[in-house]
Amino acid sequence: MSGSLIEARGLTKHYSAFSLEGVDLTVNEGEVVGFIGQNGAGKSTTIKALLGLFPTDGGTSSVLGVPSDELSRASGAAVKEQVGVVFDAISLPEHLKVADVGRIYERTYATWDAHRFERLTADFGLDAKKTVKELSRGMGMKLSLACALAHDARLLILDEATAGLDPMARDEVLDLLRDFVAEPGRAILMSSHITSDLERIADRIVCIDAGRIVFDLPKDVITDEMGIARCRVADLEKIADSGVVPDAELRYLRHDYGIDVLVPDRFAFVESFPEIPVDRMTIDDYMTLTLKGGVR
Ligand SMILES: Nc1ncnc2c1ncn2[C@@H]1O[C@H](COP(=O)(O)OP(=O)(O)OP(=O)(O)O)[C@@H](O)[C@H]1O
Repeated sequence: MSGSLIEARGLTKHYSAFSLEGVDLTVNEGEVVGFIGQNGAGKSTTIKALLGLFPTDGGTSSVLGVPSDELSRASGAAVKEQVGVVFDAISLPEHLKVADVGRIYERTYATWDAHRFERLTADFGLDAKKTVKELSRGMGMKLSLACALAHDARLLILDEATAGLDPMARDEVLDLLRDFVAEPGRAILMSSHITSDLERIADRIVCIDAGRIVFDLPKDVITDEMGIARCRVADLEKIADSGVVPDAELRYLRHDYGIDVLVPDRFAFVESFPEIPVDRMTIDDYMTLTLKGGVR
């Protein structure tokens, strides 16, 4: 197997009112890939397709070198052991106690580490005697994460896994994820609307919109190189005429108070236009400018 733990090419799935339209997605060893997009853009559908949870209508995909459609068969069991999956809703029977969950997974996974599970649940402040039904949404997410991290997986696939967590718990989880991916041969694919988390942990950001990948960029290119120029209306023409921002890349958003312009290289921009304020680009800004911005 090459250095990629997830590989999708031209992944297509048609529902009556939505289609995944030829999704390409790669997650390499050592990488944390943040998967972003608006509600209904196709993030969960892509993740479920990768995991072989339904038949697709075109394209190919594999997880740890095994075709996705084999993952749901008996032959895919050994690979599934190496994948920790967390969806945004807990998928455990409500009557189970936290401690019972550990005992059940001990029988399910050959690589289950009972001590690690106990330590994780204790660190997360989960009461071993509580039932799944008694857990808050955030506690349920913590339990799912503890399960995903306790069976020596090589790959974590997290779909909105930090959505219900408070800022301190998210800090704790990001630390665990950093430790996880620091071990050789591992990677994480995580969808999230909390892009500030991705700014802290992701190596690459992939954005999907209406079932199509619209960008796939190293995070540092967005947050360290790009900028957002806060312009007056007249500045836009000045910037366009200067050629400092190539025409094809000149995206902007009009506001009542002025125009935000996407700047691919904010350091070069400041040299040419020292009078125009430029802020660092955030992932949210870049997504908004890409999806909603005008092009000259
Ligand atoms: N089983 C299904 N049958 C029909 N349509 C579906 C099915 N599952 C998902 N969809 C549709 O596919 C589209 C994409 O949904 P998906 O859950 O992948 O979006 P998402 O990007 O994960 O959104 P969110 O950020 O809200 O979780 C939506 O329009 C949804 O209604």
